[in-house]
Amino acid sequence: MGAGKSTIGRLLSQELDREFIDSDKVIEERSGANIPWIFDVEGEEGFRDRETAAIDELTQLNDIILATGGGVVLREENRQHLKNRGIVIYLLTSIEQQLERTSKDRNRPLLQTADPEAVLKRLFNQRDPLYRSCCDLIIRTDKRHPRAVVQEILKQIKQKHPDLHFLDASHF
Ligand SMILES: Nc1ncnc2c1ncn2[C@@H]1O[C@H](COP(=O)(O)OP(=O)(O)O)[C@@H](O)[C@H]1O
Ligand SMILES: O=C(O)C1=C[C@@H](OP(=O)(O)O)[C@@H](O)[C@H](O)C1
Ligand SMILES: [Mg+2]
Repeated sequence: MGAGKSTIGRLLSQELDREFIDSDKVIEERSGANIPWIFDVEGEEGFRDRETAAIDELTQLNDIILATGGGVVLREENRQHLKNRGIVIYLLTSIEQQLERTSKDRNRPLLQTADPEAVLKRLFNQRDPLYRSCCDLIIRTDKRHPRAVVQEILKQIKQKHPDLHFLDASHF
């Protein structure tokens, strides 16, 4: 949370002229409710079930940039779909930056607690190895402007996948 998935994903999609999809937005549209409501009424597991269904469907689309919610890696099924069907970019960010970036909005139920820093630390310890197990690239996003993060992603993907010709069309 606060790593910049939704922000960077949108910018990357513009750079590559691809459709951008944010799985959290799809979940909200499908359920007709916002994420805090889903967590409140259906619990985290209810949200995760909706997330797994959305990820299975969205990872079958071609030529899109997909931003997920931060907890997507918790389920093995999601990790497999992401890994097998796309290029996965792990945006790695310090807890300090996550806290700063998430402090303004109240849309993240897991952080609506007296000690969001402790929650972010716990989630990082649980999730960091899971992200590492399914990602192609790790990109640090602290103290970097979103546009600089996008350029770094493009540079590293190009190095790693020189066969991906759609990258040649972008301006970097
Ligand atoms: N590299 C960055 N530098 C500064 N602010 C950022 C950066 N990336 C994202 N932000 C800001 O942090 C907040 C959370 O970003 P968001 O894209 O919603 O993260 P995520 O989807 O990973 O939770 C937003 O207000 C966004 O503008
Ligand atoms: O980390 C998480 O478990 C979550 C992250 C959120 O998305 P962002 O990572 O885009 O904030 C959203 O999916 C939900 O609040 C749960
Ligand atoms: Mg997001």
